[in-house]
Amino acid sequence: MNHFLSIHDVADVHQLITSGIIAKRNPFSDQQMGRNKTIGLLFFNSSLRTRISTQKAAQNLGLNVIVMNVGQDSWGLEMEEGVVMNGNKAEHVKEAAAVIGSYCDIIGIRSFAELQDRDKDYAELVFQQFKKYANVPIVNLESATRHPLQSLADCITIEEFKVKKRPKVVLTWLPHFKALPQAVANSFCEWMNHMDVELVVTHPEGYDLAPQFVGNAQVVYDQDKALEGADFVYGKNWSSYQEYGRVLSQDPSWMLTEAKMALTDNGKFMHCLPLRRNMKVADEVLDGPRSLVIEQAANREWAAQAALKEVLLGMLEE
Ligand SMILES: NCCC[C@H](NC(=O)CCC(=O)O)C(=O)O
Ligand SMILES: NC(=O)OP(=O)(O)O
Repeated sequence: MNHFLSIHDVADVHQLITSGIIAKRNPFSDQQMGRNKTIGLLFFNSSLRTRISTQKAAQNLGLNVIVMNVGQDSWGLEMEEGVVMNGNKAEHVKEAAAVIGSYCDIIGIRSFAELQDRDKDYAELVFQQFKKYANVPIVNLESATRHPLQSLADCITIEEFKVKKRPKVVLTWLPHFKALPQAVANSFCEWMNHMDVELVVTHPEGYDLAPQFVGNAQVVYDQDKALEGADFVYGKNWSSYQEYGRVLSQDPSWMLTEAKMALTDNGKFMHCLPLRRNMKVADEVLDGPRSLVIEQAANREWAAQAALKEVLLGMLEE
């Protein structure tokens, strides 16, 4: 694997999931692999899990790690080509990416959707520019449209906790007052489409995700109906894709409660975190035995380790 920007960079998804499960059992067996190599983790947005789990995974592989909050610790970066830089961005990505690429063997980047201009967000300019100018492998730590390290951790978690050969997995929209990106939901669908699961996506009308991510999933606008018989309930809020970036509903009846979870087949609850309690999900679900959110977050380390190992192996082949 050269870059890790999406599932399309992965040669064998099942092998990658297995690699994560093996790393969890024996975290330090590949400590020599990253020796004398450096990974830079660049954050344009906040993070708790991705920042710490990726750093830890890199260290398990023997990599040196540098973490930077772009724009706070560094200069603001201009991404557009050919513009007069008379605004608040002091440095162009052409120089910045090339310079960071000269210090680092791998660069991880987090850059969320701005939710103003759909075409711009879905073109993933920040990633395209770093890919073009850094000259080293780029790892997606959540982009405008995808969060593959999260989705890989989700796959590992479902593999660990499934009790049926082909579980029913329901991705449900949850209410939130803020406009959030579609990245986690998009990516989850994309990866679940590669798994042996029955995938159902449920949300109010107007919240349909881009068709290229929904793939073969069944879309149901009635949440109660969708939850019937579910083995895993994956919650997430996202803003509208059609009316791009808009909050069309905050309907509290979409919040997950124990009464909702009772419709499932003893279903487990998953969420990428962070999440706002009693807005999206009731305390009773999060504090009860159904919740897998902590196990799921812990698996972020093994997902990152599996992905970084593939990137390092790809570098050896060159
Ligand atoms: N990396 C996990 C999710 C990050 C982001 N959530 C957020 O921004 C939540 C913010 C809040 O609830 O105020 C998202 O939805 O893509
Ligand atoms: N799930 C996730 O990516 O968490 P952070 O935003 O805290 O990294």
